[in-house]
Amino acid sequence: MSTLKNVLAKKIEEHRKRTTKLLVESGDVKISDVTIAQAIGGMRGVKGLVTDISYLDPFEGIRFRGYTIQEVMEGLPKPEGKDYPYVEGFFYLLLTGDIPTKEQAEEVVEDMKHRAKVPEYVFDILRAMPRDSHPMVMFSAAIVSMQRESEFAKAYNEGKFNKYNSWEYMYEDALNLMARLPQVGAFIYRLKYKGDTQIDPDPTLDLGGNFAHMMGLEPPYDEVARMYFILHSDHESGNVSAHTTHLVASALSDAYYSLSAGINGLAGPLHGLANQEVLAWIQQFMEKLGGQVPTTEQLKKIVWDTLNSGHVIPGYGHAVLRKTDPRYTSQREYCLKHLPDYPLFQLVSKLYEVVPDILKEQGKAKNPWPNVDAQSGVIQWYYGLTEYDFYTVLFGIGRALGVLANITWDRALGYPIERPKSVTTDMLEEYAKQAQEAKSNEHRA
Ligand SMILES: CC(=O)SCCNC(=O)CCNC(=O)[C@H](O)C(C)(C)COP(=O)(O)OP(=O)(O)OC[C@H]1O[C@@H](n2cnc3c(N)ncnc32)[C@H](O)[C@@H]1OP(=O)(O)O
Ligand SMILES: O=C([O-])CC(=O)C(=O)O
Repeated sequence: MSTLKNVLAKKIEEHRKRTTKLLVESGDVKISDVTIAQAIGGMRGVKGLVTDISYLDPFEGIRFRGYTIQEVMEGLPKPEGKDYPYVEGFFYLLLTGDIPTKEQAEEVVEDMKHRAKVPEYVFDILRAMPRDSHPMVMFSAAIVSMQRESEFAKAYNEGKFNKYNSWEYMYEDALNLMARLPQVGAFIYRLKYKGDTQIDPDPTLDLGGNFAHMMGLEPPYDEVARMYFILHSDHESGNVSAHTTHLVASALSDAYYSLSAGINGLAGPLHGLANQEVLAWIQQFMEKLGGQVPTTEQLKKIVWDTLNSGHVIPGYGHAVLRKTDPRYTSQREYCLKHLPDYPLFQLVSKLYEVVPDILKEQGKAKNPWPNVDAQSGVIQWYYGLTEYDFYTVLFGIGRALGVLANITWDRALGYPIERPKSVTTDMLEEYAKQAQEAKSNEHRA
């Protein structure tokens, strides 16, 4: 057994006791109430999910296994001479909660190399699809097409499944999938935009380095890949991609079905696709201005025009965050260090100066500050990845780290099928009436 699997097995054994104790001794303790506004309004703020992989504080932002972004970037082992950590070591952290040693991280690097071979039929399927299919359609289709490789489904069909061992099959699927996604992504990129001139993987490289290599992007893009995948990995459990993956997995669907479903959710413009939308929006108004960088006054007008035409400002606002997203700040710091004078970065910075005040003045968005998507496209563009409809695939590779770690733990802790209760509008009206009557009686008494 690998060190990672061994450590994980011990952690699971210990954690199961905590979950059982909570259920047995404190199962009826209330952690949330649900209002009519929450039931209609996308369950915002309802505490109804459990995960230990990451936690999102509205003001501080994300912590992965208790570590801030800075602590992760500084504390995890890195390839020789590189500034950003091994993605594989970060996956070790997400799965176990422990910062791996360099040896432990490199063991995962080697393990994943042995799992990285993408079946040939995946390439045939992708080549058979219309070339103008969105890259996220191709990515999701490629993932679900590999379902026949699932160790979990195989074990289930052979009657080997039980609540104690099922995480091990999920773990195998999670590692196999994670190892293959970079090549699937790079293949889609080169199929769509580089005339299907494919670049073979380099078995000497780590996941981030190999992805850059297969994309045909020179260093330091390998560093960008490591940074990007880590930053986009997880954002607790309630976001659309994580929640969808968890929900589908709760029916005992395997990792391939579950991740493909989560990726479909990530493809929505209010979620992961917003990073594509940011670049599309910027390109659109730059074209209208004949390529001239807008002045602050022009930019204010563009933002207001966008709002007045009923559109959202992509890359701004958030369902949970109430401050600038630290993933935005982290990428901004990268830009300040590596591309401070780049015109597109300066434009994105100018948007940061202009948009929050306008959103505050408009008074609708609960969070006027930028999220991760406002900043990520600039860096990609700078390194030559200008095909912005591909950006959400990058996000998807990163997001897989978090959601695959989550569903491995879902199986380990035996979480049941997810099935919240719905009510009808008639029932809501009845609840509202009863509440009104109770209030009037209270007033009279
Ligand atoms: C990786 C990620 O998924 S990060 C999010 C990526 N998405 C985007 O950047 C798209 C732009 N942002 C948004 O649409 C929203 O802020 C979301 C989807 C992220 C969050 O949605 P919610 O939690 O419903 O936001 P909130 O409660 O603040 O919405 C209240 C109102 O403000 C509006 N609003 C919120 N953000 C924005 C924005 N960036 N621009 C304009 N209006 C906005 C909402 O559309 C809503 O309007 P309505 O009352 O007319 O329906
Ligand atoms: O948390 C959310 O709702 C959206 C988000 O930023 C993410 O999933 O990364």
